[in-house]
Amino acid sequence: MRLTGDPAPGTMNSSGSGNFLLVPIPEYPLLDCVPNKTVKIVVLGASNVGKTALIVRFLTKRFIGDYEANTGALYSRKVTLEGEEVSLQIQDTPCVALQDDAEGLYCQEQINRSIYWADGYVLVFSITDHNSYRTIQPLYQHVRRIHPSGNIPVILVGNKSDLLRARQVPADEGETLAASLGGVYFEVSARENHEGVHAAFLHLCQEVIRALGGGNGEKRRGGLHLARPKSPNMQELKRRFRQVLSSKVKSATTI
Ligand SMILES: Nc1nc2c(ncn2[C@@H]2O[C@H](COP(=O)(O)OP(=O)(O)OP(=O)(O)O)[C@@H](O)[C@H]2O)c(=O)[nH]1
Repeated sequence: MRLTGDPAPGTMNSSGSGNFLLVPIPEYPLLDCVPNKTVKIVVLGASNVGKTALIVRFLTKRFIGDYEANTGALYSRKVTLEGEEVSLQIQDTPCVALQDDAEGLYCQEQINRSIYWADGYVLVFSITDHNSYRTIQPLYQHVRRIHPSGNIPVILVGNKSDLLRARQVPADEGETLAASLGGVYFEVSARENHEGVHAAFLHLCQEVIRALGGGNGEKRRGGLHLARPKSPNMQELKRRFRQVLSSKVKSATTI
């Protein structure tokens, strides 16, 4: 979801509904980015699980609680991680949904681009919604298809832990699933607590930095998915091609 707030004078949106877009987390100009030290995170999950609330909680320490349908906002911040300044970019996304067969996913193209772009993944479900939990495994498989090789820094977040009475997903199911994805499980409440949310994002940032090999995005891009594959076959093909050509030339001259 996209962050909204109460109307303020002169800030009505074009629909005139009274909602307006807060700009709580201004992006800093790209020129201001720390060169080669960018951590790109995408937050993914089913509808209404609290993706926007978590991002806003992490970046502003606030819970606003009233949001508008997500359009996929990108939030940027400079943060200090392990003593180093890095540019942190967090991509909010529209929701994904399970297909009727419960294995495939409805996933907008915009989300695929975000998955491709990102270095680290926050997979969110709500502990009060078992269906949102069931989307996580197919969602992870989807990320894997886009990044078929290499280490994928990921955390699993079970949000809305303040709603214990409505719990549909036990904590140990979250832990087991996270372990099977190679990540850590965080059960948090964006509504009630900043610390848990902060710890979750911080952990992922550290994992990303580690995967990037000291914070150099280009390095990881090269290492994980944009690496130009070594191409012995190509070399071999060229060699054979030359061989064939020269044998043809030879036979031509012989004749
Ligand atoms: N009780 C409780 N409510 C929460 C929590 N986090 C978010 N919410 C509420 O859940 C609803 C959905 O939150 P969003 O952050 O918009 O969820 P989203 O995943 O971005 O939603 P989509 O845009 O539909 O994908 C809002 O009404 C929030 O106020 C939480 O930790 N506890």
